[in-house]
Amino acid sequence: MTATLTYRDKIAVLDLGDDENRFSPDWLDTVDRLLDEAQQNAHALVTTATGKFYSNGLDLEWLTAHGDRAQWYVGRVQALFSRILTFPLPTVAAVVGHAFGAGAMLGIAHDYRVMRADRGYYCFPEVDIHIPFTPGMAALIQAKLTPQTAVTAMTTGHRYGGLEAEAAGLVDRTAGEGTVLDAAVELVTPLVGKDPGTLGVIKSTMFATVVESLAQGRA
Ligand SMILES: C/C=C/C(=O)SCCNC(=O)CCNC(=O)[C@H](O)C(C)(C)COP(=O)(O)OP(=O)(O)OC[C@H]1O[C@@H](n2cnc3c(N)ncnc32)[C@H](O)[C@@H]1OP(=O)(O)O
Repeated sequence: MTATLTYRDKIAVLDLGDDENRFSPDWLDTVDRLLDEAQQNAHALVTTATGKFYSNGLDLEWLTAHGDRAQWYVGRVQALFSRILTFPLPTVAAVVGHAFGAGAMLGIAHDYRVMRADRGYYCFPEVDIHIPFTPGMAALIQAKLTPQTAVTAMTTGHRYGGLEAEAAGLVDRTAGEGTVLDAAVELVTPLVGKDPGTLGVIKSTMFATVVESLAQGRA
């Protein structure tokens, strides 16, 4: 299953898929199209997934086979981060399972995160897999975490379980198995109804330097 979009009343629920939900070019196209739809029709956005992965991040298999398109690919991924970071609706990531690398960055780009308490890791493994953060990725993560949490999360590859992620401020809330999406919907419901134009400008202003950094190096 690739990404799908459903609605809970006025809240768009974007399901990233039921596999590892890696960012293949086709997956990125689908997600972009569904975000267009959500932006058009909904008053808030929740992203989630089915199964034990929120997302394992970059499609390293595709990237290895298409090394000549690496700059283009990273540009597409960073455009998605920018889009979510400044999305003109309230956004919550319902992190139902593992969020690694670019999957963890996608979660961080949302306004809020709810994570499953007892299973799954929130992790930036880049230091251990020898893929340094681009300046835009580093700026994104550092814009949302405290400086000391950013140091630990970005330089140690530590795997945070839900409760530890909540204590460190990587996520805002935790919830039990099967209730993460409900908790994310509950979190975003009171935020429904803000003017999208105003909200989009506020987020674009708040994160202008991150957006600028994420735009650098795009093919
Ligand atoms: C700039 C670059 C950006 C990029 O995006 S680069 C790409 C980044 N992505 C990656 O590197 C992918 C990394 N992903 C993986 O290595 C694996 O895909 C996972 C580790 C995420 C999942 O592997 P699995 O073997 O399917 O793991 P499990 O069965 O879900 O869990 C493994 C063990 O861990 C325990 N566990 C899970 N969550 C927790 C938790 N929160 N607290 C304590 N334990 C936990 C489980 O129970 C289990 O243990 P038990 O093997 O004994 O059953």
